[in-house]
Amino acid sequence: CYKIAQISKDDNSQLAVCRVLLAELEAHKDAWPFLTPVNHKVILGYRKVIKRPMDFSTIKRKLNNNLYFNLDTFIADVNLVFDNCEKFNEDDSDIGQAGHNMRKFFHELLHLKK
Ligand SMILES: Cc1nnc(-c2cnn(C)c2N)n1CCCn1ccnc1
Repeated sequence: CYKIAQISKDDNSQLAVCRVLLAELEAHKDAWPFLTPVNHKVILGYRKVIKRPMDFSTIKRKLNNNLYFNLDTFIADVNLVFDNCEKFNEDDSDIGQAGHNMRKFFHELLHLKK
């Protein structure tokens, strides 16, 4: 796999790396539970249990509105998606398994690009 250039200090190239990482997450076969916000009006208990909901479409909007200070604040929101999933779903459920697979995939992406 290719190696993204060393993350340079300027925000633009860090933001470009975030866009590439998000595109790769969205393209993954197991991304389907995370593409849009969980509908807490339909999923009983979600709003009570999950204090900070997050999903890939919200991350994309925040990226486009320049709401990530650097790569680390972007990574924190991606990890929040998977932490919420683990909190609300059994490990052996379809969604729980998708969350574990996506977290592993993201971790490998980050290590490839360092
Ligand atoms: C993400 C995520 N975490 N829990 C759920 C969920 C949705 N319904 N139920 C019963 C859950 N535990 N989700 C969102 C999964 C989004 N989804 C569900 C069917 N197609 C997309």
